[in-house]
Amino acid sequence: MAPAFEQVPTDTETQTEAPHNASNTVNNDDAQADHKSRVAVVGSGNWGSVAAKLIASNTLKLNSFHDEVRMWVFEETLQCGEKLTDVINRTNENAKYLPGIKLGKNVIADPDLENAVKDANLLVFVTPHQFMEGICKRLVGKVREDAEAISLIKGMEVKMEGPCMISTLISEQLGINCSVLMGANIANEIAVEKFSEATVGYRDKREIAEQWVRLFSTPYFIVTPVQDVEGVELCGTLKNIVAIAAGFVDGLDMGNNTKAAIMRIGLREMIAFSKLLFSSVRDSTFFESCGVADVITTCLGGRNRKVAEAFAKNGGRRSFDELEAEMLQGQKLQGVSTAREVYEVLSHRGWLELFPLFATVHEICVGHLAPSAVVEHSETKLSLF
Ligand SMILES: NC(=O)c1ccc[n+]([C@@H]2O[C@H](COP(=O)([O-])OP(=O)(O)OC[C@H]3O[C@@H](n4cnc5c(N)ncnc54)[C@H](O)[C@@H]3O)[C@@H](O)[C@H]2O)c1
Ligand SMILES: O=P(O)(O)OC[C@H](O)CO
Repeated sequence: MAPAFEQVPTDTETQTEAPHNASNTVNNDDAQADHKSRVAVVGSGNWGSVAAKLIASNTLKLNSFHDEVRMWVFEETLQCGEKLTDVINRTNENAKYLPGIKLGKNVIADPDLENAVKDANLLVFVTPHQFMEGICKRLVGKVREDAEAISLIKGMEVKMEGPCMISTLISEQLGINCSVLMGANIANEIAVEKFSEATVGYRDKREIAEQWVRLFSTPYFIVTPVQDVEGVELCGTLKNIVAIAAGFVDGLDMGNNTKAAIMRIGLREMIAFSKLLFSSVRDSTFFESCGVADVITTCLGGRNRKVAEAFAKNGGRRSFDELEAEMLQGQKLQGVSTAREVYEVLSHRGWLELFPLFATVHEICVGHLAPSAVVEHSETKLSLF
């Protein structure tokens, strides 16, 4: 019988390369150097730092990658007076965004964006989505022509022409192909090597997806490729709106059944919205880690949920910006801006009635409705889909 989904390659299937010191390898790194891939990570927040750690553990083991992983850091001065980049390079820890976790000595923090990417043919983008337009503008003409990109960013932009996924922004601005990696991935849990899964969405070349799978996979981080960039990326993006709704439910002590209902309705709106935007989106994508699994983890343990809970407990009297700054110390929420961006698309296309949960979350975030409206306005009208 044909499998319902693409088969998950096991760790041993995906990591078929000989390790550096295997007896059948030629010990001449310089001679092979030109054929090796160089990785740069653009971003160094909570997930960015964990992604760099995962990648760095693999570039040390796999022959086809240079050991060094260059990580662009948005420079800031810490309370101790030292630059964040200097602290990372001295201690091998990101003291602000991932304290207590060694990244690997082959992770080199670099505050110079152009310098960080100039030699890399594998570019990993992992910043909050609101900064990506500016970052892309700075990188036009500065990346290798043969570079491949992957976006770990959960978010979208809305332009005059309509919605623009972050992978599309990267592809169009930089003229390079861009895959995506999304999943049920609370960074702090992966940092301490708790078992997780993730999904790589790729466009057409399976070998590109396999390269990303090799770069990210570890025995505790299992990565599955699916040929559905838009579906995977929309899952990662839209689940943040559902997480905000789940936080409202928690803040109002509505209980587990209500939260499960919100997750179900949210997933249904995610599927319907994704398919209306891109008819190519596959149903099976929503059963991968990037889909239902991310909805669950984000509604149980994510930052969007946590700050939305505080917002509801305060009856909406303290703004998300204020709560985010106080509770996350520099880390950024994606759900509030994504709710606004999706609301713009819904209004513009006349779809507000079709997506009561998405629309209501935005209206609560901006203070037009009380947090309790999350259930009052979420009766699903999606029978068309
Ligand atoms: N943290 C997680 O558990 C997690 C898991 C999966 C996916 N993601 C996604 O990964 C992306 C990045 O999130 P994160 O958790 O790594 O970041 P974060 O929220 O922990 O950190 C914020 C980052 O933004 C940077 N920054 C602040 N101002 C900036 C500016 N003007 N220009 C550029 N950068 C600036 C900070 O230096 C910091 O690196 C997001 O889309 C998020 O949804 C996060
Ligand atoms: O902490 P959040 O809410 O940004 O969610 C983190 C990840 O996206 C969960 O997969």
